[in-house]
Amino acid sequence: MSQTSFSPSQHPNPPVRLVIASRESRLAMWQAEYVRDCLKQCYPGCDVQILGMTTRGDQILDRALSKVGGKGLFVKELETALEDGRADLAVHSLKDMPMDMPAGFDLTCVMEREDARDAFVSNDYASLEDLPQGAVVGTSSLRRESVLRARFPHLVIEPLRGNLDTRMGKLDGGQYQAIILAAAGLKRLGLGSRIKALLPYDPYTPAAGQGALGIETLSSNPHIKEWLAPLNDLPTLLAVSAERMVSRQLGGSCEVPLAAHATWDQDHLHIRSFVASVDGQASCLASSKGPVKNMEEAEALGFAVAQDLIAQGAASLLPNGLPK
Ligand SMILES: NCc1[nH]cc(CCC(=O)O)c1CC(=O)O
Repeated sequence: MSQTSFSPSQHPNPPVRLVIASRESRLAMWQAEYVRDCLKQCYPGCDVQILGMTTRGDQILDRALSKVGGKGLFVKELETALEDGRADLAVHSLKDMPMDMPAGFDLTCVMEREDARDAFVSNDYASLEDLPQGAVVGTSSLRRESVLRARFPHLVIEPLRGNLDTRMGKLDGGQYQAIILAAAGLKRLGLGSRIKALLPYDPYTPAAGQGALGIETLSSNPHIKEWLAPLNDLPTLLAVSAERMVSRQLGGSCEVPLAAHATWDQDHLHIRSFVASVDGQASCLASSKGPVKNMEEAEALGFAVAQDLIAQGAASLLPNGLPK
């Protein structure tokens, strides 16, 4: 992904100045700088600035994300900056963006995806299978917790919050024998060498949108869609659209273990998804594969997988039932 290069755009009316709103964590700043560099390649004459800001999600570190309001927690302040005209675009990890954008905002652009897998990180062990009885594994996600509890009942799963550097610090401090993180974040921050094992999509299916960058803009901004168009990656957009459709149909939130991941096999999109209980004892699993050429077909594939999960009784695993 960091390899991607863009040719200068031939846009008749290129941007003169663009401001990118970003969270201030090292990962968020890396992502904003990456988008800035891509925009500079497309529009060499444009002054591209980054406006760093702190969100509620960054401030609340003592409680599990599932308990404090989940998605949206990391995006609200950035949206206010767009509304106030202090910024033109906001860069997010797509995984952290709500399935339904708030009125007046669009998910305008999805960039080429990094490695979407979860990663096993440890200083003493090479893989999950090597961990002894009672070893403490840190993860902040109920999805990861559910798979771990189902497969490794002898391990102790403990919450792990904070930005990437904080989490790595807690591992190195000896609080955990191993931690599970998204590989994408580690690779972006140059921490790829700390990954001991990349977890396979089956059974460690990632969250919808994991590894992809999303760019949010105001629906009322007249030019921004065209200006950001070169940054869109269609194969990624179609894959994450299928994933996000599953999550949308099931009312996905941080409160329920929900996984959805789609990969390409030539012109066929293959999607795999599960909903489970946190203890891993109950789960519904569905997958589907079909030719996909456009958004409608991508969303139809995701919709079909969601219906399959619902037919299997997924609603009983959702704390609030199915969305209306
Ligand atoms: N939920 C937090 C979050 N949002 C995006 C990433 C990683 C990068 C990505 O998936 O794009 C992470 C950290 C993690 O899950 O370990």
